[in-house]
Amino acid sequence: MAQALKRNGRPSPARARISRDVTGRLESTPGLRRAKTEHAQLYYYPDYLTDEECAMLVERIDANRRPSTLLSRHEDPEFRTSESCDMDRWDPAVRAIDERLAHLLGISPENGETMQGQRYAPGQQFRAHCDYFHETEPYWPAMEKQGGQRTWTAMIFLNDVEEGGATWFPRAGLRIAPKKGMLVVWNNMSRDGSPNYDTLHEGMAVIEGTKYIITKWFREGPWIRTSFQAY
Ligand SMILES: O=C(O)CCC(=O)C(=O)O
Ligand SMILES: [Fe+2]
Repeated sequence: MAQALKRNGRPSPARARISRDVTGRLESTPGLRRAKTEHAQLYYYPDYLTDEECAMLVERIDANRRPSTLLSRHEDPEFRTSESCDMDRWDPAVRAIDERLAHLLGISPENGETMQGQRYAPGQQFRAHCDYFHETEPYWPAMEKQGGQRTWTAMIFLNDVEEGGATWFPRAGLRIAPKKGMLVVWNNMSRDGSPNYDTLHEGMAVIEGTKYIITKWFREGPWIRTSFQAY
C-alpha cells in the first residue's frame, strides 16, 4: 500500500474534478474516439490539423530547434535525444491552434504551458516517462508554484514517418503510429485525481524519416501569471 501510494501519489478532489470536467467535454465532442483500454484515458482525433497547419508548425520547429532537455538529470544519456522548440504563443498562427486546443479540452488557455515542438531524426527518441511531475523530486516545489501538476497532455503528429517513431504506452497496451494531423489527448491523472502510472509512454526511435510533433501540457492551475497593474 505504501509502495502504491509512493508510486501513484495521492487522490485529489480538485484534480478529480478536472478529470471529470474534461472527460465530459471530450466525450461530447464529435470526431474524438476513445482508445480501447481501461488503464488510461486516451482519445484520438484524426485530421485535427490541416496539411497547411502542420507544414506551418514544422517550418517554425525547424527554424528554432535546440537540444531537448529534461527536468531532472537522468543516468541514461540517450533518454531524450530529440530537439525541441518553444512555440511562440503570441504568434497569431500558433495562438489560434493553442486556443483551439484549450477550448477542445475546456481548460483555460492560461493553464497551458508554452506549446512545444519536437523533432526526431533517425535514431532519436524519448524513452519511457510519465508527463506528470513526481512530487517527491526536488523540482516539485518550483513546479507547484507555477501552476502545479500537469493534468492533461495534447500531442499532434505533424507528419507521417517512413519507419519508427511510434508513441508507445507499454502499460496501457497502446502503440500509436505517427499520422499527419492526428491529435492524441490523454489524462495523466486517474479518475480520483492521483497520477496514473499506466500513462507511462515512450517516443520510440525513428528508424527512417524525420518525426515532428507538438506537445501541449496543461497544468491544474494558471501557468501564466500576469504581472501588469491596472491604474
Ligand atoms: O514523441 C513522442 O511520441 C512522445 C513525446 C512525449 O512523450 C512528450 O513530449 O512528452
Ligand atoms: Fe511525454
